[in-house]
Amino acid sequence: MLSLEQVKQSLERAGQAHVLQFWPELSGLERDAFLQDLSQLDLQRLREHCEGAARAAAAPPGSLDRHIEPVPPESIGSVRRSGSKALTEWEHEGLLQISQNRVGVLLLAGGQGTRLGVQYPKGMYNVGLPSSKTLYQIQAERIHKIQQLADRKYGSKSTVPWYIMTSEFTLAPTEKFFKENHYFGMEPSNIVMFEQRMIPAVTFDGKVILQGKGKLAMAPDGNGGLYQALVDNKVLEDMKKRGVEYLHVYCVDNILVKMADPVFIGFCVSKGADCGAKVVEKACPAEPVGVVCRVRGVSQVVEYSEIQPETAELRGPGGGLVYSAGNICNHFFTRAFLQDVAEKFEGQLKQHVALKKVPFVDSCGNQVKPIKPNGIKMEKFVFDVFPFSRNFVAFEVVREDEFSPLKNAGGAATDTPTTARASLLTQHLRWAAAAGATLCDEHGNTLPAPSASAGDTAPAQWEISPLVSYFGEGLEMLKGRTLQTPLILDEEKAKELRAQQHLCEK
Ligand SMILES: CC(=O)N[C@H]1[C@@H](OP(=O)(O)OP(=O)(O)OC[C@H]2O[C@@H](n3ccc(=O)[nH]c3=O)[C@H](O)[C@@H]2O)O[C@H](CO)[C@@H](O)[C@@H]1O
Repeated sequence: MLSLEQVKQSLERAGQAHVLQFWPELSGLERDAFLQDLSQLDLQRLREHCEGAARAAAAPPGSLDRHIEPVPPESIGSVRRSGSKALTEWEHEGLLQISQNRVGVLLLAGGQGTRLGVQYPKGMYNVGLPSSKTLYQIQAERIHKIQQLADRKYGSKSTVPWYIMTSEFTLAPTEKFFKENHYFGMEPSNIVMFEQRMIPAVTFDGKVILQGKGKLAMAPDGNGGLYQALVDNKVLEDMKKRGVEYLHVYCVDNILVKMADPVFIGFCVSKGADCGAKVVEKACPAEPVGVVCRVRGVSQVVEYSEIQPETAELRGPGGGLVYSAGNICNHFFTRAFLQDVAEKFEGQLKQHVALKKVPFVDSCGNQVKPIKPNGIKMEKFVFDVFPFSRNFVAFEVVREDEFSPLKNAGGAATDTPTTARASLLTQHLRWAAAAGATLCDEHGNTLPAPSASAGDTAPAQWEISPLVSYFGEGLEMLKGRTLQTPLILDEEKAKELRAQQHLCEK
C-alpha cells in the first residue's frame, strides 16, 4: 500500500487533488480502506485516462457507417445452409478436440446486469423453470454433458475447464453461490474464477467522480477487459498447462447457449480460424445486438449503440436487412491468437464511451442521485480484437435453437425472464416431438405441436435436464410415448423410461 503522501502527489500530478477533499472527515478505518483503493489505481495513467475520457465524450460521435459494408453471405458459415454431412463432420471434429482436452469455455460474468435490475450476478437468476435451475446451473450441466458426449464417442475422460471472468461486483457472490451449490457436481479445480479490472468514472470535465467521501465511483472496464484480465491472472498460462488450444467465450445471459458447441468448434477448427463469432439473423432493425460486418474491408462487429438507425434499417433487393448478421456474443479464439493479443494488441483496443448517471457526493458533501447523465464510463468490447485476426470466420446459427438472452426485467417487450423460459421450454417440446413423443396437459388433452418462435408463453411445463440431452440427442426412450405434463425429464426419469423400453423390447 502506498503512503498518503505518495498518493497525494500522484493525484496532484494527475490533476485529481479533489479526490482527497473529504480526507479530514474520514474515520481511521475509512482512511485505510480508501488508501488501499487508491493504491490499487493505475496512478501513472490516471491523467491520461481522465483527459482521454473527457475528450472522447466531447468529440462528436465518429460514425463508422460511411465505411461499413455487409459480410457477403457466402463467406458466413451457416447451420441452415449446410448439409447434414458437413454438420456431422464439424460436430465430430469438435467432439474430438473436446475428448483430447483441447477445448475450454470462458464465461463473461463481470457485468452489473443493470437492465435486469437485480443486485446479484445474472448467472444466479432463476427464470422460473419447472426445475428452478439458475443460469449458472444450466451452464454447468451443459459442460458436464458435452464432456460425456465426447467421452462416449472417443472413449476418453475429458475435461472442459470453465473460466469465469468476474468483477469486483460479481466475484464474491459468484464464488459463494458455487460453493453453496457444491460446484454443481464439477471438480472445483476445473472452475477458474478471476477478476477483471475496474476503472474510475469521470465527469465531463475530466475529474474522477467521488461516489462517497472516501470512495471513488468505479466500474468494470467492459467485457473487452478480458484480455488484460487474462494477463493479470495468468489465465493463458493455465490454459497452456492444461493443453487447452481453443476457447469458447460467451456471455452469461443467453439461456440457450451451447457451451463448447462441438459444431461451432469443429467448424472454426476445420476452417483454420483463429477467431470466430456466432451470429443469428437480426429480428428487426432496432434489435439491440451488434452486427458482424466489414469496416474498411476488415471484419468486425459494430455495436448496436454505434450504428446509425438509417444504416440498421437498410434493406437489400430481397427485402431482408443488409446488416442482418446479429452478434450473439459467442466467440471462438485459439490460445495462440489470445497470446498475440496479450503481447501485441491489448494496448490498441478501442475505448468506447458510455454516458451514465453516476451517483456522487457534491463539494459540500451531499449525496446526489443525478437525473441525467453526469459521468463517463470507458469500456472495451470483447469483439474489438477481431480486426487483429488472420482468419476470422462467422457462423450463422438458428435463433430458436441458440439465442434467447435475459436482458430486461419482467414487463419489458423482449428478452425477459418470461421470454427466456418460454424459449427453453419450447425447444424441449420440439425435441420431444422430434423424438416421437406426444405430450398432453394435466387433463389428458394433447398439446399442439410447438411453433418455431416461442413468444412469451411457455407451451407446457415440460423440461429436459441438460444432463439428459445437450442438443436433442439421446431421447430415443421417448419414442411412441404419451407423456403427461408437468414433467421434468431428469436423469432418474430418463433411466426409468429407458428401463421400461428395454422390458417392452424383450
Ligand atoms: C460489447 C458486447 O459484447 N456487446 C454484445 C452484448 O451486448 P449487451 O449490451 O447485451 O452486453 P452486456 O452488457 O449484457 O454484456 C455482455 C456480457 O459481458 C459481460 N461483461 C460486461 C461488462 C463488463 O465489464 N464485464 C463483463 O464481463 C456481461 O456480464 C455479459 O455476460 O451481447 C449482445 C448479445 O446478447 C451482442 O449483440 C452485443 O454485441
